[in-house]
Amino acid sequence: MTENNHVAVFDFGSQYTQLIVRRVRELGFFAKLYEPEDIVNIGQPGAIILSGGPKSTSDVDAPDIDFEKLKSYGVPVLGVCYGMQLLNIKFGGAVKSSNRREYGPAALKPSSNDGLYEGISHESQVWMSHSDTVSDLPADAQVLAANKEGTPVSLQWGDRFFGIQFHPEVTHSHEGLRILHNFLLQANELAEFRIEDFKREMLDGIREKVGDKQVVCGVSGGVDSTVLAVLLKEAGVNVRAIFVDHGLMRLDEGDEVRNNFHRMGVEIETVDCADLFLGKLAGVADPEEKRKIIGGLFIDVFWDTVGNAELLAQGTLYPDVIESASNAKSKASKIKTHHNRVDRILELQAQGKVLEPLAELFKDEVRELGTSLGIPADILNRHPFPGPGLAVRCPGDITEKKLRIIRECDHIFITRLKDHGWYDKVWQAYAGLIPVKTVGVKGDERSYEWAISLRAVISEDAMTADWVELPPALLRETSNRILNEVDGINRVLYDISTKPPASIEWE
Ligand SMILES: Nc1ncnc2c1ncn2[C@@H]1O[C@H](COP(=O)(O)OP(=O)(O)OP(=O)(O)O)[C@@H](O)[C@H]1O
Repeated sequence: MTENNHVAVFDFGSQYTQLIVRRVRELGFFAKLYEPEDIVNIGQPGAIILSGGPKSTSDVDAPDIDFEKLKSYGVPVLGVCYGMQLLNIKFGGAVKSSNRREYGPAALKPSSNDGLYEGISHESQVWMSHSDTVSDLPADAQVLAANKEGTPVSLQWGDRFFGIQFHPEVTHSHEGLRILHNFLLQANELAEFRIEDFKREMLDGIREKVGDKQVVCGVSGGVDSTVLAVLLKEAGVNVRAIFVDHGLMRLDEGDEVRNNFHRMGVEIETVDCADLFLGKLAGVADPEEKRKIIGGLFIDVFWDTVGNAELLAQGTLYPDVIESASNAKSKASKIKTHHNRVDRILELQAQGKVLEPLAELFKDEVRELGTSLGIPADILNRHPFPGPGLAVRCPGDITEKKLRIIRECDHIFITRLKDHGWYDKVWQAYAGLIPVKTVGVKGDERSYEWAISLRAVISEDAMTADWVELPPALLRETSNRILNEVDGINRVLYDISTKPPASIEWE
């Protein structure tokens, strides 16, 4: 994708940096994320944003940026939080360290109603997350906005350097998107972000790279691999799509996946290996152990089926690329190894045999691409489903009986959500087993059976999540049906935990 006049976002380590890129794209402009040391290698940007970060500018290892180079691009620059403090120092001002952290909503009072604050309320809620604050301001700095106490929280230096202490990219900053847009309007020219242009470039890129070779891709039924497979088909290349059924799928899921691909005119091969997976998992109760077994077997089965792939296509998305890069950099904080970065794939990558056409897109953009490829909405709006499947919803050892119970309860819950018009309002929902027996009464007889937990959450990016206040009538109907129809369950619970501290899935 051309980089002329794009928005270059520099990452100083804030947990919100990816969101800045997403928001700029939502506003219709092309944005990319860079490490500060990449500043010499970004083509000609149209505007630059410096993100927030966890460090203090006074730390010995505080991240820095080549200021002369930054100025040399001659384009508007916005410093967010740490980015603003860094700019203030570069312009000759100072930053005061503090141990007191300001975290949460705050009132912003713009001093005028133009430029960055055009159309913004005279008191606007913004989201703060910082300890240090700018103290001495350089002579030519202008205060654009202050907080309720009168402390400067937005500055301008010269005519094209801006700073904001708050985070415009999070939704808790009610007019944050508008402020970001106002900043982008300061640029002379910006590259637009249009999914149709992306699609054209992706299709050309795929045809050029693939030629008449055969491409193999794994399809899970999830959004990313589905869009990828349809994109490859649209490019007219020779593609082999493989679905591995590990026996940990939901009720009739294999049929549903095959049927969905059939509807889209894409042929898929199923590898049925439920016995292999369930055999190796028998008696294993430790969550990490279970994940390792599933991950390892999955790769083995997939590679055995693939044979000597000429080209392997993966539905790697932009957040995976960013996370892998930052994992590689900060070796200490490796969160997880993506299974699209295992050794065999890295080998193929070194030989130029890996195709990752979606690697510049975020999830919602992949959905938009899917729509433009004609993929039906019900497929694109499927809730995320974890790679290890029902294993992560089945604490303790996995048995056929437990899987049957989870499948039946999950099916009842999901169909109730659909019937009541709630499925599309929820990010993810499922039934998970609580393998603890409690006493109940069924048909005048004592029962001593397990409990099932229902979970429904909303989330923007799966990093945080909140439970959904489902209507009592829906919950009651689901509970009644489960208790009447599912053998082995005498208690239904609704999970009201947020993430953090809980996770979305159980294991
Ligand atoms: N059961 C499966 N059969 C074949 N390939 C799979 C299967 N599960 C996962 N994959 C492959 O591994 C990739 C990563 O799987 P993961 O579970 O992390 O899902 P994902 O990245 O959210 O993608 P998707 O939305 O396509 O499921 C998928 O995009 C797909 O190519």
